[in-house]
Amino acid sequence: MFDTADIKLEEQLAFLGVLPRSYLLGLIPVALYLIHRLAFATDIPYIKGLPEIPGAVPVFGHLLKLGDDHASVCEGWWRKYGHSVFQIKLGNTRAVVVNSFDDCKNMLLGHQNAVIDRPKLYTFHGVVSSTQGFTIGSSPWDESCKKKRKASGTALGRPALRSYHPMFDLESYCIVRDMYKDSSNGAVEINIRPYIQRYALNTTLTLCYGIRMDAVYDDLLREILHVGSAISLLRSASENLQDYIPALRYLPNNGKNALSRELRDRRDVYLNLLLDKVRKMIEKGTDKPCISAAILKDEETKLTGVEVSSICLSLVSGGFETIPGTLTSCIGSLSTPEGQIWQERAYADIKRLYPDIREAWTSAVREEKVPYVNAIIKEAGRYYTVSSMSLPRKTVTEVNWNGAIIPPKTMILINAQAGNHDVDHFGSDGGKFDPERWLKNLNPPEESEITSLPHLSFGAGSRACSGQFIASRLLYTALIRLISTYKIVASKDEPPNTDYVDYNQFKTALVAIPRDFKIRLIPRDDAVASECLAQAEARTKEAYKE
Ligand code: HEM
Repeated sequence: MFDTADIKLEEQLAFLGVLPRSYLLGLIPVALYLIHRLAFATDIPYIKGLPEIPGAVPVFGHLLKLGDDHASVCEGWWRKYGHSVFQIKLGNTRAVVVNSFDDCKNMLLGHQNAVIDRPKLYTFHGVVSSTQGFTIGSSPWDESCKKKRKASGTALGRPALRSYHPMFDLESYCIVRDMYKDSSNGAVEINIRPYIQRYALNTTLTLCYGIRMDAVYDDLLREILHVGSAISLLRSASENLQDYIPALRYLPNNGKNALSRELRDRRDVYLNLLLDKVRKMIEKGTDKPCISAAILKDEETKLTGVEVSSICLSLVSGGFETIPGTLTSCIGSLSTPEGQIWQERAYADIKRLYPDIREAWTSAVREEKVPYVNAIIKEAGRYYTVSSMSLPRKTVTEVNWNGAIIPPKTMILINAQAGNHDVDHFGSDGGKFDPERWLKNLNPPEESEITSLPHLSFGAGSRACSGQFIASRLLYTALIRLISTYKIVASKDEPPNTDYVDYNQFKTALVAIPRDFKIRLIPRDDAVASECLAQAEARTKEAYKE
């Protein structure tokens, strides 16, 4: 339909002899059709046989309906429409969303070769990653990614863990040392997240550069954490409409691009500084064994400078939010009134295996033997799905999904949060934090045998998390040392939020950032704790002496 003003214009044009009137009238439906096609066009056409969620609007598709919390909205659509696997439109990008535990597992393991790729996004890949290369978790599957994944696999695999015992010892000792100091041994309530952030970051900085920061509020450490978190927001679909609606990229004064460039430049500064420090240490012969020194010294290496930066960046960014997100929230659940029971059972189990707590402290860096603590770690991983939509995948070949053919180059979104709380898989209490679901016996605690994927938080298959062994060890060592030193009690004024969706203050970020809360520490045995701390200090001084 057009109004009189349009007719006048069209008559004027006809009068001027630009175009005949009937010709112009004929063009209108064509133009409308083209606009309609353009507004609804997607990179991959509609996939026959796979339900599409109703209500896509022109240009945006389902983006606006998805809001800030994609995982919960998609979980709601699964339950409302009764399809665990469906297609949606993120602006011009068609995506297949997988929700139930069994379907996520089947997509990641049953089709692992087909879903080995990762999509490239305009803001993250085009602007943020233009200088240091893509992290492994955001690299498309190509020769360079294979080499990077192999190198990180060697650095993070089970056999490598043995050489990191002194580091686990030092970093977990520093958590308890500083919590002891800052809480005046339990007199003052504290927020534990900063200690755990330093723990995670120092671990990966040591692995990559042989460098660590001792102070919880060290300037460089806080800069790395701040920039890293801000970049994690730039990977979110809801924050970056320009990734899916290309026209938005060309808006004047594009704030997103300016922010991306600013963060990229700030990140370049500290990554170059770290690498320069390693170069100087190599020159002086004072370098510590670490990934970048090994690669910088090895002339035979097949990795380029950008690949080395990318590996280090992958490890630093892989751990610095996932570990604090999981461990902080886990301690939040343990600090609740219900959590007191789990803590006491965990403490009893530690004492059963290590009657001398000093022995529990020393063995925590090398073995994960306490069943109750292992159960807590599995439950924390499952319940607090810190990467709720996992990392996006892309198909390289067709996937035949119950007769529907998902073509190559289709974005696949794994709703790990939905799968991890799927009542059909985990039982009617799937929405509850309960470490004991992983135990077949309580007296004494005995872990259930797990023959397949326990939960979806580390992903699965060809692009599963490379850091999962080191992540488990970090969680284990810290928990053994904390639970055996203190009873952890939630603050009355600032208690934790233990809802598996709402504990996260930034639902748009790629990795959850738990809401702040405080805990009170009640020392279990001061004399033993002092001895454990003194012994750890002596051991780490010896291991790290120049
Ligand atoms: C609780 C801790 C952690 C969680 C929950 C976690 C979660 C994840 C998830 C969901 C993925 C994507 C998996 C997939 O697509 O199937 C991933 C990939 C990855 N993670 Fe982790 N992660 C954790 C710790 C770490 C640590 C400590 C490191 C390194 C030091 C690390 C390094 C990586 C790397 C390199 C990838 C990319 C793998 C690839 O694309 O080939 N992660 N992680």
